[in-house]
Amino acid sequence: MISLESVTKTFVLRKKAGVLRRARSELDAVREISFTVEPGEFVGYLGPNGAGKSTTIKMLTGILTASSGRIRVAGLDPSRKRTELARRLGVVFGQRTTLWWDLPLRDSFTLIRHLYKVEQGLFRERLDELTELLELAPFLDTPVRQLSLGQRMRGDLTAALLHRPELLVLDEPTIGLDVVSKATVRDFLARVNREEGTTILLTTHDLGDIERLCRRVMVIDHGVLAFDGGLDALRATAEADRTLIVDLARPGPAPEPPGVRLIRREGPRLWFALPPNVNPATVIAEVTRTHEVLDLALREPDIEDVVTRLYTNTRIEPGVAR
Ligand SMILES: Nc1ncnc2c1ncn2[C@@H]1O[C@H](COP(=O)(O)OP(=O)(O)OP(=O)(O)O)[C@@H](O)[C@H]1O
Repeated sequence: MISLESVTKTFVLRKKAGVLRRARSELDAVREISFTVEPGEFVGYLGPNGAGKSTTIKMLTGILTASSGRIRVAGLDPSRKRTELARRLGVVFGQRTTLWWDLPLRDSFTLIRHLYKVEQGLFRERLDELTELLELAPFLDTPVRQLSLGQRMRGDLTAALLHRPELLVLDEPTIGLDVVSKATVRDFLARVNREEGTTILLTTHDLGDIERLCRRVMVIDHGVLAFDGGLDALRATAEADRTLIVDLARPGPAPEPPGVRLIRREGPRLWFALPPNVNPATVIAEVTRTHEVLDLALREPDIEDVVTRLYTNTRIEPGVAR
């Protein structure tokens, strides 16, 4: 569905360097990135501010042209076949709307129907379906400017999916949303991916989105792809510790299983840090052999810590300014 081969995007920067002179420099916002996304995948695209996420998305949707490398989306070269691609692609930017500010939501959808040349019957059917799933009925006749952020986002998602695209690209779709709206949007996206088989590429700073939705994560840092794999592999790569919580039957000397650290203690409750190379089963067997245990819990590393750790571990060739 998406294929990038060694894609680089270089921006030319001109800074004032005197009264008349301007110094010219170049910046690789994205450098030699390669990945493929198969039909039906739900992939998270993560990275700190300025990492190159938006630049990648703009190249995928044909807004920007790559400086070098090869991009194919749904078999098309996005910068050359932008109109053709638009019919097969839905895009949502959390920070700005594609809807018409002064028009009621319903009228925006009608305009979009004409834009994408969706047949009237199919349009009605699809709008009814999306209206029900996203509970849009109460504000279909409200001008977009009067909608709350959560309602507007549901409107934007509908607009992006009216023409049943095969691929949905989302740039921060849950930004600024309250907990309830976030849950609605996440449930909806999971459903669209699962039931309609829509391929989804999701850029977010909200790691809750990633944990809830994405089986695969790509991390970009300073324009370079720093990780591509599953969430578990991400945790292992960043070498974050798991936590084993043990409730002893009685307070007393703590067990000392090899390879782990006791990081906290509250009466009979103990917290151990387990490095990725330590097998929890071995630790648990050792603890229960030497002590009477009432309860045990194994906690996976917090994805937030994992990503922060990954960013700090991958300062490979920072900046890439020339
Ligand atoms: N049109 C442009 N001209 C010059 N430099 C640009 C342009 N667009 C982006 N950049 C630079 O390219 C780099 C990557 O920017 P990009 O917007 O892709 O990052 P991002 O990962 O989307 O960040 P954020 O999470 O803050 O949105 C940044 O250093 C940015 O300043």
